[in-house]
Amino acid sequence: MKIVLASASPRRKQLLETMGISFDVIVSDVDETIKDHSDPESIVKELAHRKAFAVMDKIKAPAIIIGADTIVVGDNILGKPRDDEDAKSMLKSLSGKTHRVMTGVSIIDNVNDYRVTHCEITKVFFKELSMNEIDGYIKTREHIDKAGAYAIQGKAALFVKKIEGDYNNVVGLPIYILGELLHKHFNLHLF
Ligand SMILES: Cc1cn([C@H]2C[C@H](O)[C@@H](COP(=O)(O)OP(=O)(O)OP(=O)(O)O)O2)c(=O)[nH]c1=O
Repeated sequence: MKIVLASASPRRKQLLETMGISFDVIVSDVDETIKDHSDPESIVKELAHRKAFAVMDKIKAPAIIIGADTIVVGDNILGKPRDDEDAKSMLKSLSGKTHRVMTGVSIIDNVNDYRVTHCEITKVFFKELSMNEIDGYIKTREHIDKAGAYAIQGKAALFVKKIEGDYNNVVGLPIYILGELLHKHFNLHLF
């Protein structure tokens, strides 16, 4: 059975490669606007599902399609920063506090239309950030295209005191739970 990753994220592609399975990447444009009053878990699950579902339409062959979406939940729900100012205010809001990184994962089997959706949560504990650290971080340009305006896999590792949960989930794909779901629900043998 063909496996398709419905994501343009190079991080997700790299993480899925660590599972040692072969897969194709097919991306589709989806509308990522959401209702303001939705709870964060429903938002990431809905967006992950939209991404997988949009790609399902493009595939004729039998396939398992995987979509994902990551947000950072602190005082507010944070997606990707619009610009440098937005990134700075996101980092200020995360400074000295604990936030949750949520990744929604949606898996669809297009043969029988069987679907599984999951939201994985990792707690991230940030140190208190000085203006010098925030400005210096923005100069690295790492914040671009990252939920919450930081990359734990990059220099922002210097801001993270500890985490609780799956590290890979913060980077964009919760490999442990994805493996469990593919095995249990889609009978995929990873070993
Ligand atoms: C918090 C955090 C997020 N991120 C990334 C993971 C995601 O790629 C990105 C959140 O954006 P998403 O909208 O989840 O995904 P994407 O637009 O990159 O890819 P696609 O929609 O095509 O699947 O933030 C990191 O790389 N490191 C981090 O520490």
